[in-house]
Amino acid sequence: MSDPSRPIRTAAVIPAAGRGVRLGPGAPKALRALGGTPMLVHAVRAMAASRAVSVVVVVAPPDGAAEVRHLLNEHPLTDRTDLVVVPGGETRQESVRLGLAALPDAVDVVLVHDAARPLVPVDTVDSVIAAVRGGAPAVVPALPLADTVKQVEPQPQGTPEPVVGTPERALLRAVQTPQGFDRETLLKAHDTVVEGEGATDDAGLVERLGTPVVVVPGHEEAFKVTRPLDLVLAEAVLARRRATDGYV
Ligand SMILES: Nc1ccn([C@@H]2O[C@H](COP(=O)(O)OP(=O)(O)OP(=O)(O)O)[C@@H](O)[C@H]2O)c(=O)n1
Ligand SMILES: C[C@](O)(CO)[C@H](O)COP(=O)(O)O
Repeated sequence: MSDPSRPIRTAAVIPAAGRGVRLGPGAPKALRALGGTPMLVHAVRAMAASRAVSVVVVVAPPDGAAEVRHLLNEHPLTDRTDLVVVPGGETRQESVRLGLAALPDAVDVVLVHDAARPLVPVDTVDSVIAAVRGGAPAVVPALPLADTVKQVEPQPQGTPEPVVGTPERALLRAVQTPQGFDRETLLKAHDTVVEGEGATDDAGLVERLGTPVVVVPGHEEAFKVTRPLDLVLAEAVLARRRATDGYV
């Protein structure tokens, strides 16, 4: 149990209720092993590695909250971090909303971090928190793109897609997590923007309120494990960390 006199101000919500369809058949993605340890455990540790984070809310698969609680009990955090587990929903947006409902009252800064980004470095987490604490209501870590991006007119599978535009690459950023928010801003965004309006991240909901969102530098190792090749890369990064940094 953590120290009850310690102020609770920054929390991380980790949506982990996805199935991982693009990764292929198997357990829910967050529960699949990375270096012998569930991906979710790495993601929880990555948030708890920040000294600012005092609460982590894990959003488990809808019927898997008890299993996830048990799993996380087997991988305890330090005393400075409280852990809450709640069941998730059918979509990422719904899962995040359910996680936000479990936040303690004293929290004023909220990070939302994909369980599918297990290797985000603590410096990235801390820089997002610092930008929110510095006054930005919504902060996203992001990287410039390596590929050129085309906008297309979608067609049925197998039919070539006509290109309708090429956005200027230098103006684009690939957005990662943790995304950081002033609590009230994020709650308002989730209360206001209805599912299905096309937002694929939490900052996208905030943008729809007309509230400014700013970008801070992301990190290559904060990539999302989405497809099988991502898991190969994640295993390699983890093996290197274990060999050189004493990482567990
Ligand atoms: N109903 C959902 C769907 C997704 N997520 C979480 O949102 C994060 C980003 O989603 P993504 O990488 O797309 O995960 P999946 O939805 O599991 O992947 P897929 O689309 O391949 O099934 C993941 O940590 C995932 O567990 C969630 O909590 N609840
Ligand atoms: C939130 C996110 O990771 C930012 O890049 C991304 O939008 C999640 O998308 P997904 O399709 O739910 O993986």
